[in-house]
Amino acid sequence: MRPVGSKYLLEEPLGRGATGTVWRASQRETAGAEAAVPGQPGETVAIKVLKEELASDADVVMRFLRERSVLLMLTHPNIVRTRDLVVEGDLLALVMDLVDGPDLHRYLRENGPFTPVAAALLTAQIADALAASHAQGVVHRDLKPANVLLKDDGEQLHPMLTDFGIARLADSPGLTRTAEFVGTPAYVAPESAEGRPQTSAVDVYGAGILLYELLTGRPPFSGATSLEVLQKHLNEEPRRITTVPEPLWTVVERCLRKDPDQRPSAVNLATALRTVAPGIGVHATPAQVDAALGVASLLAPDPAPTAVPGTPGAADPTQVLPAGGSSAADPTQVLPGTGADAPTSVLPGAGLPGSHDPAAATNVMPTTGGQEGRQGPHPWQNQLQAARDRNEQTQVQPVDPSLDPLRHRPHRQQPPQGGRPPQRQAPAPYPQQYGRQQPQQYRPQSPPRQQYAPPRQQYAPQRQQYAPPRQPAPRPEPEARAPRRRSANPIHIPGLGCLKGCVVVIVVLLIIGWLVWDLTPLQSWIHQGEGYWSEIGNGISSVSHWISNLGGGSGS
Ligand SMILES: Nc1ncnc2c1ncn2[C@@H]1O[C@H](COP(=O)(O)OP(=O)(O)OP(=O)(O)O)[C@@H](O)[C@H]1O
Repeated sequence: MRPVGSKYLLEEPLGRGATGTVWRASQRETAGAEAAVPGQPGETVAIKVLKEELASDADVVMRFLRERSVLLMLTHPNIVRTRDLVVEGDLLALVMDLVDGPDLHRYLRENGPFTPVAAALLTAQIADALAASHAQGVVHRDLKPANVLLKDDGEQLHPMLTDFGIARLADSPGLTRTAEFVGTPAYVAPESAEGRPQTSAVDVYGAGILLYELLTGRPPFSGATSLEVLQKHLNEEPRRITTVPEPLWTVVERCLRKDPDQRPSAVNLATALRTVAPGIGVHATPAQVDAALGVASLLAPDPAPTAVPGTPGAADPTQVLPAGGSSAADPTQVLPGTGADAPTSVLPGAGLPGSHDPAAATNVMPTTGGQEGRQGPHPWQNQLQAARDRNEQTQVQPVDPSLDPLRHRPHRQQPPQGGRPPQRQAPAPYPQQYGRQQPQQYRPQSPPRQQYAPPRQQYAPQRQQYAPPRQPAPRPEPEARAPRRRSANPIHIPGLGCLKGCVVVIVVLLIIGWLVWDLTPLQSWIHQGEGYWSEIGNGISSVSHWISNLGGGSGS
């Protein structure tokens, strides 16, 4: 068992989240006057010990202390009460009432979706809690089923919203520069995803997602990566669930409007849900059905949403601290190496990593009118931009056919001198915009090829656009072949070339023959040849004569 301050003892972990671990704990002594609930020795409580990463951030510690009064003031039947805040060395902890029962996330997983009536009534209670906190100037910003605890009061499950203020603590300028944003993509409002100013409308959006999940068992937007989910929050409409009664769907749809100014206030949401619930039940009277069908008129947009401190136009409720009440002897007040009375005055003293001058420290807090304390864009903005950039690279872009390698017939290229392949041109830069871009229609054009040269630099990247099927690339006309050169004779006579050759050969042979006859001893050879042939003929006739004589002699 580990002590937390001098008043509490951690017993066993109940669960672990992104911002810390929740423990079952017991009270050792009655807490000091600064605690909202002093408690009794032996009482069981729940203590959320914030992650070291948060606890060691001076901005977070300061905010933790400054928000003490707001968090401790927040009391409502549907809000888990924060009893005390403990700062001790590098430890930050929230002491809460222990809620005996599962959280809504676990309950949904184990029991499946709610009936429409039950979903409406449960969400109405969440809306009550939100309305109470918004009235106090506190926006939850991390509404999700895991932050709704279901207190088992014997007869029914009583929903209680927890983790107020944690998202704001975790959204420290120092942390957001280095770490992932603390939050849950499936429940994030479009304006939060884009790093735009946030108001209480983000909680109404969260309530809409939660209601959708109660009805269907899963949130409306999911994806393989956080960025994919965020993109859907920004660009996609939730899929209509046919089993959800029309009036209830109207409520869901209004809460999930992309434009925060079109979402109802938490008060109106609670009223609307309580009007819808009886009208969609099996025992609904005609009047109840009519009232439910007219629910749209109850969902008027919030005329004065509560701004989230640190975003433009926001008043920071944590700036107003109740005076005094601190005791140096109380461990929840004492910071290492300080010894001063007021927690906010001792904060930037020695012993805290990143601690600095108190005056300077208060300057880094986000204040009304902007995000002066934050340097550089929100990490989600960077991630979203990166995702957009990736998409932009895969957009269908019109390409000059003369530059499109897919449209060329293969041909060999002579490597330039040095034998290196030609270098690719660097891609044109994208417009650096964070805001949502107006979709632009891609119109395939087919001007004459010579004139078609879309300047790539001017091409505005498009979001999720219909990519027209690629037309088969028009092949370039083959170059006209030069006509083969033929004879100068304009009249084409078949075989003339061959005849001319033959005549030339005959003439040449005749000349050669005449020269040989006249200039060589051919003639005398022929005369001699005649004698030779006659000699042979004589020889043959004498032989035949002799043979015939032989035959005649033997016969006589
Ligand atoms: N007051 C409480 N009483 C009883 N159990 C609690 C209480 N608060 C939280 N728990 C339990 O501790 C678990 C973890 O709580 P935690 O708020 O850290 O989780 P999370 O909401 O998922 O995380 P995070 O909000 O930091 O992302 C809860 O799911 C719940 O079961």
